[in-house]
Amino acid sequence: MDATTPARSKPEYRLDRSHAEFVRAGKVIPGGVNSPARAFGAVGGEPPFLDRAEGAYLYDIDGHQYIDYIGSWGPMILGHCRPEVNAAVAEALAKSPSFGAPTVREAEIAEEVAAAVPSIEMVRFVSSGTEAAMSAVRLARGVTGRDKIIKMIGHYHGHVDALLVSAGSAVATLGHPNSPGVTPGAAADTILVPFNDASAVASAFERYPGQVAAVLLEPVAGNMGCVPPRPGYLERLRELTTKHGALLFFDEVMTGFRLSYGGAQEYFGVTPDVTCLGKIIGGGLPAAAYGASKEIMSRISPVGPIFQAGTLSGNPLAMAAGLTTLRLLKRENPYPALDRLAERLEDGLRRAATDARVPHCVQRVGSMITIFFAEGPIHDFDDAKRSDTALFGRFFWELLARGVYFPCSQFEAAFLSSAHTEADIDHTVQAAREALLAARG
Ligand SMILES: Cc1ncc(COP(=O)(O)O)c(C=O)c1O
Ligand SMILES: NCC(=O)CCC(=O)O
Repeated sequence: MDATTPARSKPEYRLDRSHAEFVRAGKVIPGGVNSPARAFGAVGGEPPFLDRAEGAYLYDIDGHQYIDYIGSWGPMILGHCRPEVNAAVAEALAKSPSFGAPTVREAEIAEEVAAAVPSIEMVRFVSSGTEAAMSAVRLARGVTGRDKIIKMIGHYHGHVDALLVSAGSAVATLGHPNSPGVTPGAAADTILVPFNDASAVASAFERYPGQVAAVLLEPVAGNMGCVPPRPGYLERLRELTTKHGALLFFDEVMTGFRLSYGGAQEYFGVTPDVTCLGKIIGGGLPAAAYGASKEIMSRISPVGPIFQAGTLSGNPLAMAAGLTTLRLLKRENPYPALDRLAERLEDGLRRAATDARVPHCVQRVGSMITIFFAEGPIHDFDDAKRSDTALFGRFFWELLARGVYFPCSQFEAAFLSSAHTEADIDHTVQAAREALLAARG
């Protein structure tokens, strides 16, 4: 098909049962969802309600099947319902969903993480990426005795008060990027700089001498769409933080175990002081973690004075799912195949958008990918915001109607899993061709 081929009319696609459930949910849950990213606010309309998933496919309650590019927003790198992961969870469940006391598997997974992630000698498990980021900020402040955190505009670290200023992901699509309820005091020590601009970080250090505890970033941004670091940028941040006695803090909730087994720090060869992990580390169950050297982590309670705790931290089901997922990733090393598959998608999307004569820029690192509807390259949030988000919304719906479930916002990365096949990618590219022609009008 070329750009002159008439757009195929949208296939019949109805979400009647989902609509009824959405209305019902909206009466008892704000917006009908337990996380705003799911509400389709950025693309309009109402979300399909999902029933089950297997491998690379999602199934909704209206009987549609979709190729999944959300992967539960990152965790499902092995695809849904890997038998080994499900079996490990079932086995753990039979012993008890939770003890609130130490279990053997916690040390096993901590050993696995410490062996995999270059910056981590010790690790503390929590239940969400938000909790990991919040705890690690406290750690950075406690260790350095300094208050200020340098944060990148458009990066998202969960809904931590101090980090919710100029955040990406759903925050970027809601029209109130600095949430009511965050006190000026909570955000007063957050210094905002554009991503990919090392000189802005250097200037911030000059402006606040001896006051900066940490420079915090997603080493590859995923929450403003996929935006890689410029060559040399991470290295420069490493130099600047070392020079100024601040900690370099990578939020690898998204990139950890995704770009490589050792995360972005292994992928780019730049080792931070503090690392947050989430998503994949819980294998689809609620687990996240933060880690650093023994020296830094020894400041955490009960060894040190910096307090952090959690009733369900290190939960047996989450540890079983996480440990099994990590061991499968280590054994199977899906990363080269994921990269090839994602490259096939990247090339296909680029060709489809070029043929449709739609201004675009496809950006990818490993199995994280975004098609921006703007001329590229996209280096920071200002660049990303130039995208035609209305076109993205139409494209998203045209894809969904053709059985392809992309993230429901321009400011999110799509993820591939080892369950995706070349046939899935080719189907997706064909759907994207048709969707682009229909969406561009
Ligand atoms: C980079 C990053 N950090 C932190 C978070 C927060 O994690 P959670 O949603 O588990 O709280 C997310 C995703 O939501 C993320 O992408
Ligand atoms: N990239 C954004 C997320 O992963 C958040 C998902 C959510 O809060 O539902």
